[in-house]
Amino acid sequence: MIRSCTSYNNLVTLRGNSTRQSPNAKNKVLVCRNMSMTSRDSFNWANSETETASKFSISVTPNFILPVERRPNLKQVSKTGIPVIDMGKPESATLVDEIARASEEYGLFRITNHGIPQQLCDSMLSALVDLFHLPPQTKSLLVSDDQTKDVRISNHYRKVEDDKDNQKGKRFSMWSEVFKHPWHPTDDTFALLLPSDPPQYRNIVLQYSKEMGVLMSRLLNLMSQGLGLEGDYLKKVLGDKPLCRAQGNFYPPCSNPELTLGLGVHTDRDALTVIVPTPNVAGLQIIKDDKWVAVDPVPNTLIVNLGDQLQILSNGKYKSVVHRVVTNEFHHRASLAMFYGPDKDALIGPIENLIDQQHPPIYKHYYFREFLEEYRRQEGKNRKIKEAFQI
Ligand SMILES: O=C(O)CCC(=O)C(=O)O
Ligand SMILES: [Fe+2]
Repeated sequence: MIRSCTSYNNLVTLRGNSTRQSPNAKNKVLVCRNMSMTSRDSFNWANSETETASKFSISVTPNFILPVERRPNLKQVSKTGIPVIDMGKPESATLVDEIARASEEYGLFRITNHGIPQQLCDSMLSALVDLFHLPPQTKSLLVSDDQTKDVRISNHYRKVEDDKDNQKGKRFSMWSEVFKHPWHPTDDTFALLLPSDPPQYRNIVLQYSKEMGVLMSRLLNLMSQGLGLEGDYLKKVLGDKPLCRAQGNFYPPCSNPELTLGLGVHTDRDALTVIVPTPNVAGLQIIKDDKWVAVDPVPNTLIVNLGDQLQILSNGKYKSVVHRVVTNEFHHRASLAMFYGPDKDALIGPIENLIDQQHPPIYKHYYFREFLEEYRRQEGKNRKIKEAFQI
């Protein structure tokens, strides 16, 4: 069960790094209710009349407070320019080079003129936000921490991994809720699994998925060429039945972003991720040259993020970027990440043409379902899955 916070006595007020019992617990109830879920009592952002810092006050509940060594240290985040690539220009060596360079150096880039109508991106994001604002009774039907369910709202968490202060195994939650579901670029049957509320969600995600399929094929083609391979190489290796998952993320305003994370430090498990985020609200950060760098929002762009499978297939040439999402004191942020992963039966490993004496294979070959098993084994940890397949 996802940790419930219906016991309001658990509320604490945070001042810097210290905690004390709230003198005004009643006013904090909304915060507590909003940030806790059980299968019957889901988050309820809709009840918050305004999203101001005062409304969300200076309270978070104890299990959202990260252990000191996991806090984001926001003063140490730089703003070096993440690449913005114009996909509107005709297919050319320059475009292939730009994408290859960004994939090698950053593992993440933004794209403009990507072909998905801006209005559709906006509608997609607003349908997602509507879903997170559904009345609690409706939303609670979707809440579940059952990992085998394909469609569900849940709350990511991590466990304390060391023995310090007898805390080993204790869970701490991310300051967000996530809505996961399958998607597919051509087979519409996944829509039958989706909730009928909000009413427009199914339709919009169907349209968005078709456009996303085209965009991802194009990106994979350009990335293949960037590795010196035939354009259709990567898509073929990933297989005929790619694992297509979507994850909608909702990060409410948080009174103390120094103590929380919207999503913990991770790399994406699949091959390719394309994200549409709320414009004008920062949150996503990546590691570049061992330093955290903010991926500041640029209107009308999508974010392309390379996942573990592309790092492994390219034998480490392309990077699966390490990233996290920090919270914002004043504004909510939402994002929809569309993941494209291999067929479960696809054989993944460094591509033969990329291996020579100077570039020996770094990873073993495996069936993608074995990678998924390892992913599940590392649930709650700061996952190191690629490492398990390293030679
Ligand atoms: O919210 C974002 O910008 C990133 C989301 C993300 O990293 C994910 O869903 O895996
Ligand atoms: Fe991610």
